[in-house]
Amino acid sequence: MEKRTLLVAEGIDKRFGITHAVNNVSLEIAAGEIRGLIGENGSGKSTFCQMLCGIYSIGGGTFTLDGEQLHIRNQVDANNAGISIIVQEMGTLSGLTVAENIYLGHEEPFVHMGVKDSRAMNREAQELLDSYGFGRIKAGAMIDHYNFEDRKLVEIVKATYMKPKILVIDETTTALSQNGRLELYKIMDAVRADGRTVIFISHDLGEVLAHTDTVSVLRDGEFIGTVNSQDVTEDDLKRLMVGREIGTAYYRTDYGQEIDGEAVLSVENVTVPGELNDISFVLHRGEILGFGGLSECGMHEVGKAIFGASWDRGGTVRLADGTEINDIPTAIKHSIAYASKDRDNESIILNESIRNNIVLPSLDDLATHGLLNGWKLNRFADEQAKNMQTKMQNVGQFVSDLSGGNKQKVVLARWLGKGSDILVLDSPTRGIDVKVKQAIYALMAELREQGKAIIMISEEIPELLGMADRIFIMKDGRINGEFTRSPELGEEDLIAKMV
Ligand SMILES: Nc1ncnc2c1ncn2[C@@H]1O[C@H](COP(=O)(O)OP(=O)(O)OP(=O)(O)O)[C@@H](O)[C@H]1O
Repeated sequence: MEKRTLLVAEGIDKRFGITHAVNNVSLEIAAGEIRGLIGENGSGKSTFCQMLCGIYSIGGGTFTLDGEQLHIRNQVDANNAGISIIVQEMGTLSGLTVAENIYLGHEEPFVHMGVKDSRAMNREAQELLDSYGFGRIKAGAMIDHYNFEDRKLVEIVKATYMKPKILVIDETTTALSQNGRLELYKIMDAVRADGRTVIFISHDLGEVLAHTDTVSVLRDGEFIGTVNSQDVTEDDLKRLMVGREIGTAYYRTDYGQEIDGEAVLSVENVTVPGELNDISFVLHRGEILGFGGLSECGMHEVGKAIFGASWDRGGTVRLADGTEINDIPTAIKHSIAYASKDRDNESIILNESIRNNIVLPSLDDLATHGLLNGWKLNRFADEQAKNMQTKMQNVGQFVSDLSGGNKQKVVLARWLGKGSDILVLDSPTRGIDVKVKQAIYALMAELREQGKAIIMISEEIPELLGMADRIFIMKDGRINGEFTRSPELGEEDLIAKMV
């Protein structure tokens, strides 16, 4: 049976200064369809969806929903028209409770004669959270109390409880661990079964093919086409995104190499209350050490603990020369790099230029007799940003204006430029497109060959299997399994230690 058309986009267009972010895009989406939206970093996916959802004004063209032209001025208008979004970055507001975030802009049912009934709001929000299986999140608690993933779960509730006609999910899965992802896929399937529609943005092409009916491709802001998910392969999608064949090299292909470099870092009996429980391990020169696990397993805290960024940490983190790392300045001074999973809050200064973000940890090295030369800083930042293939106007552009994947490239450019000996990379390829992912993996392999030591914390099991020399799987704040790189090692081996 022919499906009913739900959304028609006609000539949708948006410019930011000289950047033509979305260029005359026309497409249609049916009711009861899960539509993937793919394209390289900066190809216009988020901008297109954010116009639909009232976050950006529409530069040109029209959206028609169920036969009626939309006139959306803001996100509340979009919600009222039946359109919700789970954004790529942090989509909840600090300083508010979980319940206040869920009902933001829709508080009327809880306001009586000008007074908000917080108890009723909390009660209903808790019922919602429980019904989604997220009961461990407390409606009355401040949102700041929760980590990035839990805040995403709150956002999922917020975006879906009103049963929108169109649910946009912008690069959300990389913020979630395996179990969170399964919950999200279930929600997507339920939306489709209900005759409603999902627009699903992801750089994980396997995931896109497995969970969508159709896929639309954008390239440099232009609409390239829509394909049926069952008729295409990942390679077909890559070709459509990039416009040409891209090489097949991806993860490391070497196996059986002994790690014989000396120890560069030892972590002894590290404990962080409620997060880590007596963690000990040694990191070697020329080693990629992977950490994996489910949400709340503690792996993200390991990265913070090594960088001296944990609150109330016990135990020791010691470099080969005996230096103890207990705070961030000491970590940076001794050539430790750290890219956090919570990019916008912990890894980047959004209201600063790309240049200032990249040079930050390298200022001492770039100064001549204590003086900084602007031209030299520009050149350094430009070189590092271009090495990471950052899509930008120039290094003076604010990081807040970059697409999600390009922000991540700036984070990596900063630490790779610093030439750190120990790199702690939490979710390094989060939001990064396939082409640049390939380049990052090649770079990690090269750094390893140069004798650098890398800790890679990742929710992506194939990435752990493909890149790490050793893998630690964490559970309940402890190391629950240790594996050595091997072609025989499979996803199920790691998962068995996670659950
Ligand atoms: N507020 C803004 N000001 C200036 N330029 C912007 C702004 N928002 C986005 N852009 C630019 O528009 C282009 C498209 O960005 P967009 O975020 O839509 O890409 P994307 O396809 O979602 O990328 P990613 O996969 O990295 O999330 C990029 O070149 C980006 O730098």
